[in-house]
Amino acid sequence: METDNPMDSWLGFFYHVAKKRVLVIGGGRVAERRVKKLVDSGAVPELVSPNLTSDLYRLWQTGHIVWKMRRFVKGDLFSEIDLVVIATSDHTVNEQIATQAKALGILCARADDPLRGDIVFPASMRAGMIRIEVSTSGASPALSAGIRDWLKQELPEIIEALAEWQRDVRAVLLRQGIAPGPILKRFSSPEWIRTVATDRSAFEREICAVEETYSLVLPRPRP
Ligand SMILES: C[C@@]1(CC(=O)O)C2=NC(=C\c3[nH]c(c(CCC(=O)O)c3CC(=O)O)Cc3[nH]c(c(CC(=O)O)c3CCC(=O)O)/C=C3\N/C(=C\2)[C@@H](CCC(=O)O)[C@]3(C)CC(=O)O)/[C@H]1CCC(=O)O
Ligand SMILES: NC(=O)c1ccc[n+]([C@@H]2O[C@H](COP(=O)([O-])OP(=O)(O)OC[C@H]3O[C@@H](n4cnc5c(N)ncnc54)[C@H](O)[C@@H]3O)[C@@H](O)[C@H]2O)c1
Repeated sequence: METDNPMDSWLGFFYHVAKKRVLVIGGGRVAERRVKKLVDSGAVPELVSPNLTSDLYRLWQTGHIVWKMRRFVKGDLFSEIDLVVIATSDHTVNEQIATQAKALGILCARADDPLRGDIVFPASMRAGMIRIEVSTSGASPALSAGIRDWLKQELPEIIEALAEWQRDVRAVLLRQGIAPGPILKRFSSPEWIRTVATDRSAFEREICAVEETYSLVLPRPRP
């Protein structure tokens, strides 16, 4: 189906960056945002740029990134690199790096022309084990960030404990050979999340009901 959404043919993923060799080219504001996300997820990116923002400089001083203080040279890109984040202010250089990355089969994120790259960076948030990534398909990065902030405010406090508790319950059920899906669904609907957000005792009652139905003993959520 033809639509006017350029990202209809894009699919969201989680990418294990901590295990990847990541090269960032450019040391300005856009590089800084991306590097912070990469570092937050455990990557130690290598960065090539004649200068750095003050936050990037601090990340270099504290050993979170490796910095080559110079302009990009062709030899910076080689096939062992998994992902290149192109964020220089020079469109010709960006174009050249993107072409080289493609020839080497390296995944590429392009700040100056995002949809000609392979990945884009969404607006991100974490609440314990919960990860939310928001995109407006490039329509408005500001709105993506606004939606992210709104979700952050709206999520009830109990949500992190609920996720951790479900992880523990799921492990117990799998160990006992019981399919976790139907049970975990009872504790996952929007109505249920709204209920436990304000009435914690409903949680205990529902756990007891499940324990009785399935003759089980389940863990309890943390207080
Ligand atoms: C969400 C966030 C994540 C992040 O970057 O980490 C993000 N941009 C953020 C901020 C931000 N972006 C821009 C400004 C300057 C505004 C100003 O000051 O005027 C600021 C604010 C600032 O710089 O502070 C401008 C801008 N952005 C893009 C272009 C090029 C273009 O559209 O072609 C231009 C220049 C043209 C323009 O101005 O529009 C493109 C993209 N930006 C995306 C993500 C991807 C789409 C996300 C989606 O699908 O919704 C996409 C498509 C691709 C990509 O970049 O991978 C982050 C939110 C902050 C946060 O998370 O807190
Ligand atoms: N995707 C986005 O969210 C977004 C937002 C704003 C701008 N942009 C685009 O991203 C580009 C970068 O934006 P910015 O605000 O970070 O710019 P900036 O000017 O703050 O930073 C550019 C950085 O690139 C470095 N650089 C320039 N030539 C280089 C080279 N040959 N090799 C290595 N490093 C080099 C500069 O020294 C500087 O550190 C902009 O030109 C624009 O096209 C994208």
